[in-house]
Amino acid sequence: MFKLAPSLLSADYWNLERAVTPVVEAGAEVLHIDIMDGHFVPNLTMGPGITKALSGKTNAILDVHLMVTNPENFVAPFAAAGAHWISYHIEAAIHAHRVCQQIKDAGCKAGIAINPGTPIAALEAMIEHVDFVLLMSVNPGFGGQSFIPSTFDRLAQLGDLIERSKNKPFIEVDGGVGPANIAELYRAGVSVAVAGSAVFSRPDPAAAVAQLLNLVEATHE
Ligand SMILES: O=C(CO)[C@H](O)[C@H](O)COP(=O)(O)O
Ligand SMILES: [Co+2]
Repeated sequence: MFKLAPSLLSADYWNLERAVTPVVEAGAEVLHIDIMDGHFVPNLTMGPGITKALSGKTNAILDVHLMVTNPENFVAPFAAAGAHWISYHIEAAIHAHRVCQQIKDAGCKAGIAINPGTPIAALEAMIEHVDFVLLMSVNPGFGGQSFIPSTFDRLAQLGDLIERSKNKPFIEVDGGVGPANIAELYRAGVSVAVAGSAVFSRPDPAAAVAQLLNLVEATHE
């Protein structure tokens, strides 16, 4: 089942409740929460307090994307804050297997994120262990960037890797997703699509969610 994950990165922080409620009511089942440390990526966002503020207030899955060095230091705080899914970068994890285990031990789904410039083969050792792969379709750090077209080749490579694996992680794609590419991404094997500016920078975010979900639904007709 396909899920849309609006990214809070582009939401109105002045009133998160007013930003989040309509998009969840419009059918977004996941809320994507981008955590940036100013070190792994050249930007700063939010700590566990925002995840905690959302926890228990919405039925949506809280999907924490850690763009931080030393991800092992941040699993416990975000799990305690109410995260359901936690992803960390293969480029940032010295002990990638240990971090995956920490996330699972904390009761969350574990995802491995990968930058556009990192070969898909870097995931080989972890594909048997993770619940999902977060395939970056922009260079992480900022919302509102353009989708990198070679993501489709990378999706095909990732599909092959998963095909050869006993474990079957689902694929989430993140960055530059919108009406122009969401249906094609779904057809290419994406189960969860993150959309920040294509939802929250639109005049009517709930209508944007409905439109994106309809485009995926239309692929079944
Ligand atoms: O991880 C991210 C950036 O590092 C964001 O999730 C992503 O960029 C979403 O924003 P947009 O849909 O506007 O590209
Ligand atoms: Co993200």
